[in-house]
Amino acid sequence: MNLSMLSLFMSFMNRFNSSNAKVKAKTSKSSKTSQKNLQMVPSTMGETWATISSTIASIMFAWAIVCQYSPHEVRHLIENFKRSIKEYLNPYIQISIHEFTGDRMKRSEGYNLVEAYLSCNTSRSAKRLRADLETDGESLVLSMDDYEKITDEFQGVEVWWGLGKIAHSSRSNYAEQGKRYYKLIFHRRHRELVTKSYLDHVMKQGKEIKTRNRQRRLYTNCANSIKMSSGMWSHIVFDHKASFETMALDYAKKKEIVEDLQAFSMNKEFYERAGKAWKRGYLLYGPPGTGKSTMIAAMANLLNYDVYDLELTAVKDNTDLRRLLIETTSKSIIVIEDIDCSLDLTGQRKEKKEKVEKSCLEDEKVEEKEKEQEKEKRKEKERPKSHKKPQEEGNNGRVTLSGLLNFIDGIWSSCGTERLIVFTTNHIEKLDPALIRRGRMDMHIELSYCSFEGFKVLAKNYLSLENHQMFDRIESLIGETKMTPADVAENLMPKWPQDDPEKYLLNLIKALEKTKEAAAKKKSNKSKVIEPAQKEEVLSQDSLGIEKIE
Ligand SMILES: Nc1ncnc2c1ncn2[C@@H]1O[C@H](COP(=O)(O)OP(=O)(O)OP(=O)(O)O)[C@@H](O)[C@H]1O
Ligand SMILES: [Mg+2]
Repeated sequence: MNLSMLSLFMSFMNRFNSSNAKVKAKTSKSSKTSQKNLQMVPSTMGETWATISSTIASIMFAWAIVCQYSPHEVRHLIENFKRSIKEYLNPYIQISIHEFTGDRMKRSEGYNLVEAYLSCNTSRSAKRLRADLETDGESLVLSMDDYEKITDEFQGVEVWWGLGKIAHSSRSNYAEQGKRYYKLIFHRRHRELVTKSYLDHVMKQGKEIKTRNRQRRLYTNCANSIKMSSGMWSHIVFDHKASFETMALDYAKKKEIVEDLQAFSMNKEFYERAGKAWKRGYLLYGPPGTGKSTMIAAMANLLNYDVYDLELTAVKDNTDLRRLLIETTSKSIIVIEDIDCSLDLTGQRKEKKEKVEKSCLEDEKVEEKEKEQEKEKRKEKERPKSHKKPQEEGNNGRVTLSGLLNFIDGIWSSCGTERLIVFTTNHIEKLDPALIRRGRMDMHIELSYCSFEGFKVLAKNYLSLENHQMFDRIESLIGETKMTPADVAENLMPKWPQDDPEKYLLNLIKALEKTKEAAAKKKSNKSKVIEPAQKEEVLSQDSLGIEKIE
């Protein structure tokens, strides 16, 4: 190829020289000595051109010979020399970030992060944009189109980004053809800044943008759940609307929890400095319907985390538990609901609890126990046939308390970062103290019956009411009764949007009065049944109960 071009070039130059000679001959015939000086110019120019062209031709010829016949080492040296000349003449450095690297079928994470980063300023500066539907299927996200270029600025330095595509050619690897890559171009005097700080900045910002825009997931390890992904967890889109603003909870308590969560998510440096795994445990306890599950959803929404709902009864053994832990991602909440029903974690407290249960005839407790039994029955039905209750088989090949403790804060628990572990229970007294001690469950949150403050939140959520003359009556009643936020919410829930809110406030008042009456009746029945001596025993045992740590 080189040789044929060279011969063409040489023949062209020969023709050029001969025609030049002809012109010279012609002019010398027609004009005499007076024009001699004028003729000197074209002839000198022609000669110069001829010399240049023949030199170039000789170089090219020699080059072609060298390329073809010289040993590999020489060619390599020449290539290096060529490259250094090019580099010397071109002061710009280029970094490519490919969509797919190696034989991996998965998109490169670096490419994804650059894409997320650029999606932010693309719409401002790029002229050709590509619009893709977001993962939520509702909004369009803009990114730069193929072969488009944009300029970015970092600490006063300009850099250029381009999106390229590997062309379909015989030289490119077949598997790579059509794949995209981002190209970052910058002046070589900014090499340090770009490679050390700018790229870090791009990755960090990209991660933040991705986290902000991602669709969160609710994972479960339940054996009979619909399998939507490979691995030990299956997931669906997490789209719970709960938030701390809409939770019926006293303002001070709410504020404390929110601040604790926010401090946790922003305290990466502290955990690194203190040499602690970046995780925090929350124990949510209280009667059914007080908002434990709702609070988990509110936590996930506040911090933008995924939720891993761990069904302990479906976990084969401690090894599987560890595997599940390894497969969880950062920025997530690992939840074990009704932990007292999932494992035999009663420890030494079991005996004491039984004693208390025998003597204590408090109606509320009996009622709660009934609810609890119902719940356990329901769970038993839902439990996969192959998985018997752990306590039935002892610790043989099952999840054990020590396995669970290791899961929470053993050496393996540090394999991920920024994670919350949340346990919920209706019976805190049933749990082994080791499981809920500080350091494992850092914050114990009691969710209790609805207060007036809680009611006001619900009235605002359900009836858009901030104040009403009936509120006073509700305030006095709600202070004297034990009604869960779930029950209050049920009474306030409007059947039709155009309904009069008063109707529902009245509903609630009636329900509260009924609950109050029933409680009074039960109390008088109880005082008839329990002898004063027994009563004393019950009270003394109650006072032995769990301290409420908030
Ligand atoms: N504190 C609360 N604030 C707002 N809504 C609440 C609250 N507590 C309960 N609810 C309402 O009651 C329903 C049931 O609450 P939730 O499932 O969170 O209770 P829970 O404490 O998890 O009960 P369980 O112990 O039976 O699991 C929720 O759907 C929610 O609408
Ligand atoms: Mg719940």
